[in-house]
Amino acid sequence: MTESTSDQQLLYVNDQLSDEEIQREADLYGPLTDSVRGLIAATLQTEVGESDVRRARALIGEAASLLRAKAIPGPYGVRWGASGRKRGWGNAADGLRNAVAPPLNIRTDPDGRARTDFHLGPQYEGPAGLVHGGVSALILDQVLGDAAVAGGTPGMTGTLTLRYRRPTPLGDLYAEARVDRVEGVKTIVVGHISGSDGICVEAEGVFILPRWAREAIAEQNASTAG
Ligand SMILES: CCCCCCCC/C=C\CCCCCCCC(=O)SCCNC(=O)CCNC(=O)[C@H](O)C(C)(C)COP(=O)(O)OP(=O)(O)OC[C@H]1O[C@@H](n2cnc3c(N)ncnc32)[C@H](O)[C@@H]1OP(=O)(O)O
Repeated sequence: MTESTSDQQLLYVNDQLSDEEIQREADLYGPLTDSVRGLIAATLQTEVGESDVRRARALIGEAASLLRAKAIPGPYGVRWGASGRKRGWGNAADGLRNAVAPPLNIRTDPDGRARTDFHLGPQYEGPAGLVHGGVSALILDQVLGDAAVAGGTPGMTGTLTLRYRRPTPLGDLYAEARVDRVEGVKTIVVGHISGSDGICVEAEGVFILPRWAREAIAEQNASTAG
């Protein structure tokens, strides 16, 4: 096992938090994240005078120092609580504590489907008034990945293929995905993003459970059987 693989593994943590504690954290940090999202859009759209921009900078600096006074040193990782509830709260596409995430609120079905109604504001712009193609890829990676998880065959993205069929407008959008087939350790998932005029981006993803995870699961199964 390489060092990077073991580092990766260390960031999957079962911290035994109860559902109540998790909910309390969600109620505290979710609104903080929303406030920062509002700040990102305001930073982009403001036209106030120079002194107000300077004052805002000072206030933001003060808020950042306040939050930094006690903080985890690196990435959030993926954590599980006592009941098995999973928190990928640092996730760039849908992390509850990540203000860069749109957010997505993905709903899943156990037959390997995922879907989300979401909104992309001005901070996700690429071409004028349109969604940045990399942002569409981010969203489809997550929605397709979640469909693979929902279907019971999770994995890391091995290959993600996109077809940008028509420009994706900023604003209210919809994305969905479904597991198309499972071939050995590979789960092939298809999906798309659509706007009011129909499908804008189509995607196919190959999701593969990394070797270290396959080995950990095989070990776990062997010890349960023995
Ligand atoms: C106990 C705890 C369990 C935790 C489980 C954690 C898993 C995640 C779960 C939940 C995620 C939730 C949702 C996420 C959404 C967002 C996803 C992302 O953004 S992921 C970041 C971007 N992706 C990467 O950074 C991958 C980097 N690449 C790798 O880590 C490896 O290359 C990996 C895992 C993709 C494959 O490595 P190998 O060592 O497992 O592969 P080999 O054993 O050589 O091959 C197995 C099969 O896969 C094919 N394969 C290998 N690489 C492929 C590739 N890149 N594309 C397509 N096929 C590939 C091979 O041809 C082989 O196929 P044949 O069985 O022979 O048919």
